[in-house]
Formats: sequence, structure tokens, C-alpha cells
Amino acid sequence: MSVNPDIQVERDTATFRSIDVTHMLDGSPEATNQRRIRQKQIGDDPQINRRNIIFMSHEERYEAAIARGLRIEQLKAEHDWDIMDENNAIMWCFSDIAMFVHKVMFIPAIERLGNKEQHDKWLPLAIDHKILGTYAQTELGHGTFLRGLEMEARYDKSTEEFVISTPKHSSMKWWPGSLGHSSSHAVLLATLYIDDQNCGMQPFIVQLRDLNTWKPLPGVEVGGIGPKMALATTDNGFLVLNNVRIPRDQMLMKYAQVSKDGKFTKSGAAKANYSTMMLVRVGIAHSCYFSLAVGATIVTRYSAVRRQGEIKPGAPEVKILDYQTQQLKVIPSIATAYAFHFCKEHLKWYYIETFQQIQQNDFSGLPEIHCVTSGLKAYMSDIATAQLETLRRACGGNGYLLSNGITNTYIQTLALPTVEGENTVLYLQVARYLMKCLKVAATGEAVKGSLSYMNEKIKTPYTSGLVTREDYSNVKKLLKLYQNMTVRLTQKAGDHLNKLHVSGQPKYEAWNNTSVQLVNAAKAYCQTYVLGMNIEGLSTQAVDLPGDALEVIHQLCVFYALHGITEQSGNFLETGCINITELHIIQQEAQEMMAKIRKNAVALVDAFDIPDNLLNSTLGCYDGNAYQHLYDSAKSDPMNQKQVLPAFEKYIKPMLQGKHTSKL
Ligand SMILES: CCCCCCCCCCCCCCCC(=O)SCCNC(=O)CCNC(=O)[C@H](O)C(C)(C)COP(=O)(O)OP(=O)(O)OC[C@H]1O[C@@H](n2cnc3c(N)ncnc32)[C@H](O)[C@@H]1OP(=O)(O)O
Ligand SMILES: Cc1cc2nc3c(=O)[nH]c(=O)nc-3n(C[C@H](O)[C@H](O)[C@H](O)COP(=O)(O)OP(=O)(O)OC[C@H]3O[C@@H](n4cnc5c(N)ncnc54)[C@H](O)[C@@H]3O)c2cc1C
Repeated sequence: MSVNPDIQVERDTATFRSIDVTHMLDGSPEATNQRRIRQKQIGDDPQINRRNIIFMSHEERYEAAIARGLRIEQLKAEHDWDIMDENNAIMWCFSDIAMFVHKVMFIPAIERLGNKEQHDKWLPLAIDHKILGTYAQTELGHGTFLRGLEMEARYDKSTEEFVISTPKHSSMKWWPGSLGHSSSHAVLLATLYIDDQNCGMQPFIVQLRDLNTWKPLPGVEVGGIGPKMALATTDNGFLVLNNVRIPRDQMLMKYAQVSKDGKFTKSGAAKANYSTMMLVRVGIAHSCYFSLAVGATIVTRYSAVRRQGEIKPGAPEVKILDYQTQQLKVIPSIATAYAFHFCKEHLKWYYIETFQQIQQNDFSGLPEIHCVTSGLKAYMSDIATAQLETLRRACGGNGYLLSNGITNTYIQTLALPTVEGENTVLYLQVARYLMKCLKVAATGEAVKGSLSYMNEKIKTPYTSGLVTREDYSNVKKLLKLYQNMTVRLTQKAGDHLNKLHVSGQPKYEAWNNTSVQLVNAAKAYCQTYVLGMNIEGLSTQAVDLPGDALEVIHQLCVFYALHGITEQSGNFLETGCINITELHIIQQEAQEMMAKIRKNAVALVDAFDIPDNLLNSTLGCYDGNAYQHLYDSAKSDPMNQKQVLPAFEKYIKPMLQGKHTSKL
């Protein structure tokens, strides 16, 4: 099929080469080649291809997802993939892989929370798929408040075993992925009791099913929790344990230990057992980038080939991408996807560095990285889901079809604001950190890390620093506005908290009564962080780009900053970081920048380099022939393979013949 001329012209008139930007996104031309080889291995494989997924039943999809997971394992062995290749493969399959919790949580939990002997025993079994596991933490009654977990592990000195039980309905495990039908084992988080003393949430390895028959073991009641909005392939489950006994060495003992005679000791930081969640939060930030890149690719290409209506009366119908309002739906998502790219790259290295320190029992970096990973997981998933919905609607009626590729991406991504810590709760963790830093800054001590700008901003009187017109496209000046805004919102929340406390409210009550402001400040911190990482990316990752490409990536960053101010203008005005005249100029500049970026919109999404067989979209194919692909997809619907469906004979015909009665 030839390429649609409407999309070809977009590529021909772009001011830079997409491939240069693709190399930057991958890290180097060699990395691009390597990724393409991997994506081809996956995309061309008939067992992995998700082409007909939208026509499958829940059970067919589950079975296909198991097969896909298995095939990934074979490909990994055949082509000698490393862990990054494997993680990417999981993401490129849009998580339509059963058992991915085994990889992204079960194995990492053993690695992080187990001691050397436990690694030696369990990791080979898990890595070789001799056992399959889940991460079972959430309960029917508690998902957020982990100190409230009710599943009990009571130590029995006489037999050197833990006895695990579910005392009431609310204490059953509820939600763990792959628990319903696909796990033989669980890393199970339960409250440890020794002689009735509560020793907090601890991790245990518990076998749930017989490895030959797959039947639940005695004392284990397990099953699926029912159909969900999406992620049909991660069979989320429930689990009831009736006095199930496990040996003492099946408590993962890296950070807390129970001796044979029942002595409880701790080593490491109090929240070290939470470290698996931190890893997955980093992964979620990455997948927010990917989801947005997918959505932006599909909708930008579709907007460049769909023509509807006219701008100039009587002139030919225009590409919908030429409507300014359509640009406002599409361009921010392109700019955000690029900003998220820089941010997730930074986060990856930051996490690896801090994790290495933690492995060497240096926990000093834990508070800051907990704040950053919690905040970015929340902020990036909030923004990604909101923008994906905007993008989906930007496709008009075809945005409601499953074959468009964006709907599935969107509903899968909708899980991300909830999983791994509900977003509001995570913002409040960020706010806790903000308040601590505010206290440090107020005493004149230096705040370190991502909030070090507080040192300067807390003292200096605020001026926007926007004097000349050029200042409005100076990303460093724009970043200062964001930093000012964050510090002011933090101070405002801090002042409110103190005021309530001084007026007699206990601290916890004052905290709850300030929590709306605290969350607002936390969001501002996250938005500032993402912009900061985008700017850093310009001078690190983007610096070797040819000038024309660098210019466009720079424009995206300017637009990201300006658009963010227009979206949050209330915060910027209220805190006095800009005045109304400055806001008007910012709005104008953002619109002008958007018009410039529009010219390169298709080339910018092409640079994400997502192949058609992974994009799996009728609307967003590289060749731009959306109508042909829509028609082909409709024709391939199994319901269209018969001219007359059984429902005709059964119901419609009797109705037409007036034979429908109350028996029908
Ligand atoms: C197109 C592609 C589509 C792809 C599509 C993919 C779909 C992909 C689906 C993914 C699927 C994934 C699989 C989901 C798997 C789950 O969802 S697993 C379950 C995850 N569960 C959670 O995240 C629970 C959330 N809750 C928590 O993390 C904690 O309980 C909370 C909310 C942080 C509060 O904890 P708490 O024990 O009550 O602590 P609190 O008294 O508030 O004290 C907090 C202190 O601990 C510290 N702290 C708390 N947590 C931590 C931590 N982690 N580290 C360090 N310190 C910490 C705080 O800094 C604070 O310190 P201080 O201020 O006191 O110094
Ligand atoms: C698709 C999916 C996959 C999952 N996979 C797993 C898994 O593999 N393993 C696992 O263990 N769990 C899993 N979960 C569970 C998930 O981690 C929890 O649902 C999540 O942590 C939120 O907890 P919750 O359901 O208790 O929400 P709740 O805490 O009940 O949240 C409900 C509301 O209460 C608010 N709220 C709660 N506490 C506070 C507070 N302190 N301050 C202010 N507001 C508050 C929240 O903001 C929210 O608005 C999964 C969930 C989903 C949807």
C-alpha cells in the first residue's frame, strides 16, 4: 500500500530528520539498531503479535497472554536478551502478558528482601520458571495503610514455623496480579506476631498450589476477583489462608530476622521492606512515557490524514491537525512525552545509584528517592491518563473503537494512578518531605537534593525575571518561575498547618485540614521536577543533536514550560510569581510556539519509532492509510465472517413474525 500523500508531505516538510532524534531517545545509533532488532523479534512473532486481541474473549486473551509470556522466555534464550531487553519486551506487549508480576515484583522482591541463603534457594527456581509467583500485599480491607494489614503470621517456637491465617474477610489478600490462576507461590506481606507482640509488616514466601496438579494446597483458598476495566490478562486474585504453616527460613530476612528461639531483630532502615514498591514506581514512570508516546503517535498521524471541514470558507477540507484547538489536544502530549522521556531516563539512573547505596547499607538517600519516586509515579500517571483521554477524544467517533490502539493503551494506563500506591496518598508522602525541607530551610541550614532551590527562594523577594520577550523562551528563567511557585505553595501550606496547630488543633488534625494545599504543593514540586529534568536533558542527551533537531527539541521544552503555566495559571498568579500582564504574554508565546511545533508534529512522533506491529493501531499506522486499515479491521471481525448470526433465527425472526411472547 502506498503512503498517504497527506502524511508524506508532513515528513517532507519537517525541518529535521526524525532518525537523529530517535538516536537521541535510544541513546545512540547502535542502541537504535539493537532496539529495532529486538522489536522485530517480538513484533514479527505470530504468538506475540496482538493483532486480533480485540476480538478475543476474556479466557482466550488470558491463554494467549500465557503463551506470549512463554514465547518471550524462548526468545530471551534464543537471542540472549538481558534484563532490560526483557523488561522492554513486556512493555512493548502492553502488559498483555500473564505472569508479568512474577518478573516485575516476585523476583525483585526476593532479590531485595531475601538474604544470601534465600537468594540461593529461591532465585534459580523463580528465574527458571520452576515456580511462578505473585506479590501479595493488598488486602480487602487495606491497600494503602500498610501498618493496618491484618493477615497474620504467628511464630511457633515449638516447630520453628510461621502460622499464617486470615482472621476475617477484610484480611484476605485482594488484588495481587497473577494470584487468581497463575501463581504457585507468593511473596506475601503479613503482620508478624511473636508471642502476641506486633513486629510489623514482614515478607514471607508461601506456596499456594501443587506444582503438578496446580490445585490449591491444604488451607489455601484462592481465585480470581472478577472482570476488570482492562488488564484482563493479569488475573488479579483473592487469597484466604487457614493456618498455613511455613518454615522459619521462609520469612525473607534481609532487613528483619526471627531467630529459632523467636528473637526479633532488625537491620537497615525502617521502611526497607517497602523497596520493591519503589522499583515498580520507577517502572510505572517509564510506562507513562511509553503510553503517551504511543497515544501521541497514533493521534498525530490520524490528525494529519483526516480531513474534515474548512477553515477558509469554500476552500478544500482541511487536515484536522490544522485546527488550533486540535493542536492544543495533540501538541502538549508530544511535548509531555519528550519531557517524560528525559525524566524517566534520569529516574532510572538515580534509582540504580541509590539502590546500590542501599545494598551497601547506606540508607541516607532513601527519604529523597522515596519522595521523588512517589511523586513522579503519581504525577506522570495523572498526566498520562488525562492526556490519553484527551487524545482519544481527539479522534472523534473512531476514538471509541478498540481497533484504534489508543483505547486499549488508555484503559490499561488507567490502572497506574491506583496501583503501587494511590496517587493522592503518594502526593501526601511528597508533602511530608516538603514540610521537612521547609523546616530545614527556615532554620538557615542548607536543603540538599531536588529541593535545594528552596535555600535561595525562601529568602529572596519574588520577581518573575521576565523582562524582555526573549526571557519568555528562556527555559532556565521559566524553571525559576516554577521553583518560586513550588516554594510559595509549600510555604503557604506550611503556614496553614502551623496556624491550625497554634490555634489548638493537634498536628494530625491540622495535617488533614491542610491536605488539599499539601497535595497542591506536592504536584507543583513534581511538575517542577519534570521540567528540570527536561532542561537537563537538553544539555546532556540532546546536546549532540544536529542544530535543526536540537532547535525543535528546545522548542518542545519551551512549549512544555509555557503551556504548564497556562494550565496552572491560578497557582502562578495566586502566589505572585507572575502578574496578569505576564500571563497574557505567556499565553501568546505558548500559542506561537505551538504553531511552530505543529509543522514538525508528524516527524516528532515518527522519532519515537514505534513499529506498526507493536503500535497495533488502525488509525496510527506509519503509512497514514487509516481508512483502509479501519475497513480491513472491521472486515476481520469474527462476527462479520457470517452474513447472518444465530440471533436472527433465535430472536429477531420470531419478533419480525410477531411471535415474540413473554416466553422469549
Ligand atoms: C502502554 C503500556 C501500558 C502499560 C500498563 C502497565 C500496567 C501495569 C500495571 C502495573 C501493575 C503493577 C503491579 C501493582 C502491584 C501493586 O499495586 S503492589 C501493592 C502496592 N501498594 C502500595 O503501594 C501501598 C501504598 N502504601 C504505602 O506505600 C505506605 O503505606 C504509605 C502510604 C507510604 C504510608 O506508609 P506508613 O507505613 O503508614 O508510613 P507513615 O507512618 O505514613 O510514615 C511514612 C514514613 O515512611 C517513609 N516511607 C514510606 N514509604 C517508603 C518507601 N517506599 N521508602 C522509603 N521510605 C518510605 C516516609 O518517608 C515517612 O518517613 P518519615 O516522614 O516518617 O520520616
Ligand atoms: C490493576 C491493579 C493491579 C494491582 N496489583 C496488585 C498486586 O500485584 N499486588 C498487590 O498487593 N496489590 C495490587 N493492587 C492493589 C493496589 O496496590 C491498591 O489498590 C492500591 O495501593 C490502593 O489501595 P486501596 O485499594 O486500599 O485504596 P484506598 O486506600 O481504599 O483508596 C480509596 C480512596 O481513599 C483515599 N485515601 C486512602 N488513604 C488515604 C490517606 N491516608 N489520606 C488521604 N486519602 C486517603 C485515596 O486517596 C482514595 O481516594 C492492584 C490494584 C489494581 C487496580
